[in-house]
Amino acid sequence: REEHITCCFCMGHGATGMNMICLAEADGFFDVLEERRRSSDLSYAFRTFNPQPYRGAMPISAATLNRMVLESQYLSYVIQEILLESEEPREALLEEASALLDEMSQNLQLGFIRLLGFIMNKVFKSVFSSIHVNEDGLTRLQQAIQEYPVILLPNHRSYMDFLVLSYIMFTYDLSIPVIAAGIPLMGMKLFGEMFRRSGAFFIRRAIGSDKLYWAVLSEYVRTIVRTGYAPLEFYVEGLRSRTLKSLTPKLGMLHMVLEPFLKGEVFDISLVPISISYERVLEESLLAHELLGVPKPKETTGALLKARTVLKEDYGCMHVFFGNPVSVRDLVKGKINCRQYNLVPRDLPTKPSKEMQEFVSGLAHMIIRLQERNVILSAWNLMAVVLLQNLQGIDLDLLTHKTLWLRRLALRFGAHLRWPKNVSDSEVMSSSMSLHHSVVRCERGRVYLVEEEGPGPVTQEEGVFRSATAVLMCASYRNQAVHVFTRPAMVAVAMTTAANDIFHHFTFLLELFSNELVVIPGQALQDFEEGCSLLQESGVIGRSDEEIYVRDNGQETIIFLRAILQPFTESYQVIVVVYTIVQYVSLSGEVQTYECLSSDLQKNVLSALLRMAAVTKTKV
Ligand SMILES: CCCCCCCCCCCCCCCC(=O)SCCNC(=O)CCNC(=O)[C@H](O)C(C)(C)COP(=O)(O)OP(=O)(O)OC[C@H]1O[C@@H](n2cnc3c(N)ncnc32)[C@H](O)[C@@H]1OP(=O)(O)O
Ligand SMILES: O=C(CO)COP(=O)(O)O
Repeated sequence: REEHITCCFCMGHGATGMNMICLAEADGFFDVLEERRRSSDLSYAFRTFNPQPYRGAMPISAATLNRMVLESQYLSYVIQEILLESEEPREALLEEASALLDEMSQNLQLGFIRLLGFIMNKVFKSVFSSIHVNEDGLTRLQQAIQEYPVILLPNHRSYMDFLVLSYIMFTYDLSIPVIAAGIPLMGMKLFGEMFRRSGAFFIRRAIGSDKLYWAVLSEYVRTIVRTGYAPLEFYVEGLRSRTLKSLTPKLGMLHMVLEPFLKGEVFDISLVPISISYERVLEESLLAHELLGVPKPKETTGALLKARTVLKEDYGCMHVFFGNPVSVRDLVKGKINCRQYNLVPRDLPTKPSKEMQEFVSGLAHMIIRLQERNVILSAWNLMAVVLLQNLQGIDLDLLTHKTLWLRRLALRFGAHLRWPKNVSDSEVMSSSMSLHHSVVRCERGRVYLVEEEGPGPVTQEEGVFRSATAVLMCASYRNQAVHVFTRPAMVAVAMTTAANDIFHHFTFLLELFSNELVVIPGQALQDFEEGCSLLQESGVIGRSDEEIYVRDNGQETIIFLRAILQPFTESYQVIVVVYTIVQYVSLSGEVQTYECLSSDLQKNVLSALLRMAAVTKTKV
């Protein structure tokens, strides 16, 4: 079925409407590339760009912005403080601050956006079949940008994320954002400067206790927000998730962007969660290798040029969902006493109170939850769930049957799914498998994971490495969907292991997996209730004042949900055994999951054990 809809964004640029692939369960999207395929790259790059900026914004240049930071009362106050602690003369500190700012600051210029627009237009049309964007989200964003300073908060899965977002903003006449970028990108010959001139500002990775750096960075960020210079984009997860699962959020930038509101410098700030999902991720194999300990290739122009072969492949479609703008003013109401900020002059540094730290942490987690909630899943994500529960291979018919069963369950649990309507289910499956030929193959009606081939005989270690790569690649696509099942799955596991104290066991699982499956701190009861009601509404469990029980026809779902968490529980068990008694025990033959080889999971286990005081950390 093809639908003809009119889109307010395309109307402005010469298109009367567009054909949209109809999505079974996720309508309201349009394909950004559709119109682009009909016009020339050059005319796209030189199109009239006329964004409506934030009403209160002063039109200022990047150089003026830097000067405002250098001349700020805040910076002179911090420099004064440092002078009291160190021997350095004031001039030297000022010079250092100026050099930091030169290193950090963006220098957004429309000419460079056009140049990158030209290049990216070509790249996107070649690698993606479509880039779907939710139309109402874009309309809301357009309004939000005019009303208040806007902070764009996307999830981070690929280098494509920030390129696509600026591309969408340019295409639909929205103010180009300035973007917090990790400093390694700055070092890329030519591209580093191109990124800076396209809005990137560079932040160091480990800032530690460098007081001057923190002062320059935070004043720079606050000045952007306070002046409404441009929408500010940053990745609250801090880096690309190698597992495609959400990462525990970083709090530093969020603290900084909220301050202008807390200090009464702006009336409100809009936070816009953005959910980006890929049918196939460009870095899929690199990410799995990194999880297995292969170092990330350095961000250099040479490496980028070498990697251009990936551009020859098909990566299917991607979705960008602009969530509802969240008003900071509304969020803060009743939670934070802003008067504490009015008691000290605005220009003086304020140490965030415990109450504030908890608020920012809760907010960052809530943003992650909103990103997850609006992620658009594909058939492949569900197929990956089934494939990982059948590592020995599965008949195609059974895979289809189980995926369709899972599709019904996922929809009942509130997932957003892209499932083309005008093709048969078996065609959907087979086109997913051919898109993911690097992960899966079908031989004589049976579907298996693909292991990388390499020259020469395979040693036992190489064999494990290849199998683990295949599993981790497939697992990353399952991970894109795992948030849909997390809470009901934890209820299912808790019901099986602790029939008498289900809630207590549920909170234990929540605590244990709180890095693995990001959860909002202090919301255990709401999470439990959500898990139970999803199961209840789906007819899987029944509930009375005294008990929670599995209904007769609910067993299949409970077994499936337990299996979803199994790779995690099993991996955690294996890692605990390895850390504690590896010298005495041979694990061969006992390991059921390759996922325990993921460095991300191992890090999460250590964090959990530390948090739960099961281990202590000593520096030696
Ligand atoms: C048409 C087509 C166009 C195409 C056009 C293309 C455009 C192309 C543009 C390219 C664009 C690239 C974009 C790439 C995308 C990324 O590179 S993503 C990576 C970079 N971005 C981010 O990381 C943003 C989020 N990160 C954060 O918020 C982090 O907190 C920060 C600010 C980076 C700091 O990182 P961190 O040092 O790891 O910090 P964190 O753990 O938050 O805090 C460390 C400590 O400092 C303390 N601290 C926090 N704030 C402060 C403060 N203000 N003062 C003193 N101490 C503080 C904390 O309390 C904490 O203390 P402890 O709890 O450890 O005791
Ligand atoms: O986020 C980054 C660029 O997108 C840089 O960090 P990672 O390469 O570690 O993800």
